[in-house]
Amino acid sequence: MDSDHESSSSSSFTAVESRYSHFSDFSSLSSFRSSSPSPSKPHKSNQIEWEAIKSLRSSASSGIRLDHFRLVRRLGSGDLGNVYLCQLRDDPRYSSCLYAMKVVDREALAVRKKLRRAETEKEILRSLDHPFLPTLYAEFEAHHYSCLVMEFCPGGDLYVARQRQPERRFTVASAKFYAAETILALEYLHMMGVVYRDLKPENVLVRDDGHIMLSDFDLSFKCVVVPKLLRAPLTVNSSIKTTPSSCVPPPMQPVISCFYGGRAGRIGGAHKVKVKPKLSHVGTALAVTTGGEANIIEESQEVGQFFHTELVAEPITARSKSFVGTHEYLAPEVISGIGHGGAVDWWTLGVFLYEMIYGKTPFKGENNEKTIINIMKQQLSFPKVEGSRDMEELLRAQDLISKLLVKNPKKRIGSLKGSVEIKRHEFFKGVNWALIRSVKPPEVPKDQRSAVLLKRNSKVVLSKMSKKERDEPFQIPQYFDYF
Ligand SMILES: Nc1ncnc2c1ncn2[C@@H]1O[C@H](COP(=O)(O)OP(=O)(O)OP(=O)(O)O)[C@@H](O)[C@H]1O
Repeated sequence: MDSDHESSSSSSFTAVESRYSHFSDFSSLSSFRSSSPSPSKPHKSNQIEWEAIKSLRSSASSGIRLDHFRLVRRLGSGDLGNVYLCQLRDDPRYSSCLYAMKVVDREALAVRKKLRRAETEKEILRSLDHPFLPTLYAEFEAHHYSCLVMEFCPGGDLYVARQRQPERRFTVASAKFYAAETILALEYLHMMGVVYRDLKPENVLVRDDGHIMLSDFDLSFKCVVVPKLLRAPLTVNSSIKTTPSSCVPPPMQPVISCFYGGRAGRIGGAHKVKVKPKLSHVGTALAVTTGGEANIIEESQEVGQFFHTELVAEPITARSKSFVGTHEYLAPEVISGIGHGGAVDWWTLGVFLYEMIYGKTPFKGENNEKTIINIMKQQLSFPKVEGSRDMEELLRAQDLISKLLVKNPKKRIGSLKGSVEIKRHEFFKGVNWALIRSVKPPEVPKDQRSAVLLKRNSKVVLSKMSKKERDEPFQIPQYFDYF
């Protein structure tokens, strides 16, 4: 959607207004200060690809360079640059390691006034450490090119995967799986103060294990997230009232989030935590779940009165006025230009789920203009699906989609508490959010990795790479057929 890109190029990252002050205890949620990829990526610590990069980093005295890699073939290209499949050149121990390298021509982007977008994407990538988001292994400059080395996803994207399905749509169960993993990725981004803004099947890549990786952050915007404590009187177990200091399990077991590391406070033992209703106090007292919330049982000053307290870290009032996105996925508030925040991602989640289940987007018109009018004015409707075996599931999915595709962002599900509201919807009943990484995905790419390695029309048949090939000097510009 070029017009969007153009219209956003000069303003998209200047129009971001943050109405927040910064809470020191939560500054890590939005920290983009690092100028190089974080040396620790805990969820990748056992991975050979990460080990290979660490080994290279320790042996390369002048840092990681382009000539440490062999570019194999182009995986794809986008508005900002090209993405190449690559592998490390010299170390046979790591010859099986494949990476995706995004190469951005900084000079060309500067002319097109898109450098800022590339910078923002890089900053966001640096900060990520989540199973469903890309890991940035290394970054370096080569002449006027900026190179980002990331995880390689051999399974293609969900748009292509959908075309392979009967009637070009996923079963409701498959759509639920992909939506659930996508929600976890979005929730982490929101906690990090990133509004993604570009959810669509094309941007959801499939890893070699069949799990997803959300890619492409050049339309995202950053803001500061201010966590909020939401309290509601507790109406559960009467034993809580009689034994307030005993180990009472909270409604949901807190899980320490990947990005919180060792800083999280302990609440798993004595589950009754006294928290003064003061946000700055909360940062050191709570663990945050990967669900973007912490459930605490809190005792008020009046003895016997308990509250269920949720910590919500969602960019609720962050605002951008940029007109960015992909037409069929644009949220009404993006089109109207009134200013938008995290709720746009929940709108796009509704379109995404709809497309996966029905094989088309809900407001598509004959052309972009009609699509936009439909998004603003047309009521949501669902095509009839004859003889669906999973009708009950389908109805639950429809209910969730209807709540996501509410035109008024303030009334949209997720707009108040973020992902936690969506994860509690009936459609996701039974989903084990903490263990979804261990669930068998609907499709696992068939030995794609070796297929890639042996691909005949690749520049190099990697498995048969000769010593001469490995040693041949690297020439930069010829490889980068940019734009
Ligand atoms: N990690 C990866 N593994 C495999 N393929 C990838 C990976 N990252 C990107 N690609 C491929 O490269 C293409 C372009 O990548 P990407 O979307 O990040 O570039 P872009 O310039 O930001 O694009 P856009 O115009 O959508 O903003 C993608 O469509 C995808 O096919």
